[in-house]
Amino acid sequence: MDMKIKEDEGIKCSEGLLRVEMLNKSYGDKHVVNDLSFQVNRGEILCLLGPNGAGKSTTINILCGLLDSDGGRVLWNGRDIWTCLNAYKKNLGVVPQELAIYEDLSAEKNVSFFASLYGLKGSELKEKTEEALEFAGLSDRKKDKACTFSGGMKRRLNIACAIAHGPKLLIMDEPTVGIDPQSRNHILSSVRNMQSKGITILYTTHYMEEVEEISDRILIMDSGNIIAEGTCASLKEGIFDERQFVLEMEEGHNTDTDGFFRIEGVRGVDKKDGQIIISSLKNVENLEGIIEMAQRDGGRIKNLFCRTATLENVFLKLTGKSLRDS
Ligand SMILES: Nc1ncnc2c1ncn2[C@@H]1O[C@H](COP(=O)(O)OP(=O)(O)OP(=O)(O)O)[C@@H](O)[C@H]1O
Repeated sequence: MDMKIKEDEGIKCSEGLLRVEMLNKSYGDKHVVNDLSFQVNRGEILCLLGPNGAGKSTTINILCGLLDSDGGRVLWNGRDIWTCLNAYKKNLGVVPQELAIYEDLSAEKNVSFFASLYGLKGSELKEKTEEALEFAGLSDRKKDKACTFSGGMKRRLNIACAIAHGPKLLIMDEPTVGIDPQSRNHILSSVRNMQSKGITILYTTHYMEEVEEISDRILIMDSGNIIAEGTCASLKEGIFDERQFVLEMEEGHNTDTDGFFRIEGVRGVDKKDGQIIISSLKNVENLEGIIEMAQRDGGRIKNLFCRTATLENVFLKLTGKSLRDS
């Protein structure tokens, strides 16, 4: 689809498209957003990763101009969003966590209704509606009412409604919760497609696999604070200086594990379920020595792979708790 993003006159984009400065929010005594500062850079997919209750939706609602903060500012191209709310909202698309579609309207009517709220009409409205439906993979069901759709299709319709007016910044709040893998994959690949059309995306989730798949940059949030920031690789690199070699050994041979400790860089050796798991410093080239040691005295390796840290490990290391269970 041709979803071209027009530059607004008078808007300068040299720095971050959206800048968040010292944002705070409490509900009663409960402080849920705590001096939050970050920037969304033009053209990137920025993922806000955090467990349930971390404060992601509260932050998003403030960024969307739906909720007042207790302190701090949100700047759109250098201007406080509250001083240019109409212009800001024209450039903003929001995919809320809760479905915001009309069950009794057809997919087409849903999308054209939302696009019309942004002033689109006539042939342009029709064209943009078609484009958004095609983008969401719903063109062949456009005449059907939303109530006849599966959960995944409703989520995709939710996205079509958010993008038909051609936003520059798309904020997606946990858009894949509770849907089938096929729709999830469709949504993730459409996020990348939208980026290639020039849309900047802020994507919140508690699924680290999604973040690994689509993010250019990640903010890890916990208890209202950003506790780490970086690319997927830099976050893992910064926190873990080790990797693990996992050797699956053929049965019938009892490898002496103590010998591995004599190899430079080896920090730990564990033996479990026919596997020898060797933790080693990342910057030491010692794989050859490890293989030789494993094969010494007739040991036979069935399989060998290298395990590096996941974002789950990063979160666990930073907070002492699991992202999945929290
Ligand atoms: N309107 C409200 N009144 C009181 N407490 C609230 C309100 N909205 C959210 N909270 C609380 O604020 C904290 C942060 O909630 P928030 O929804 O922002 O987190 P989240 O990271 O988006 O989590 P989730 O993925 O579950 O939506 C939670 O403890 C939540 O219970």
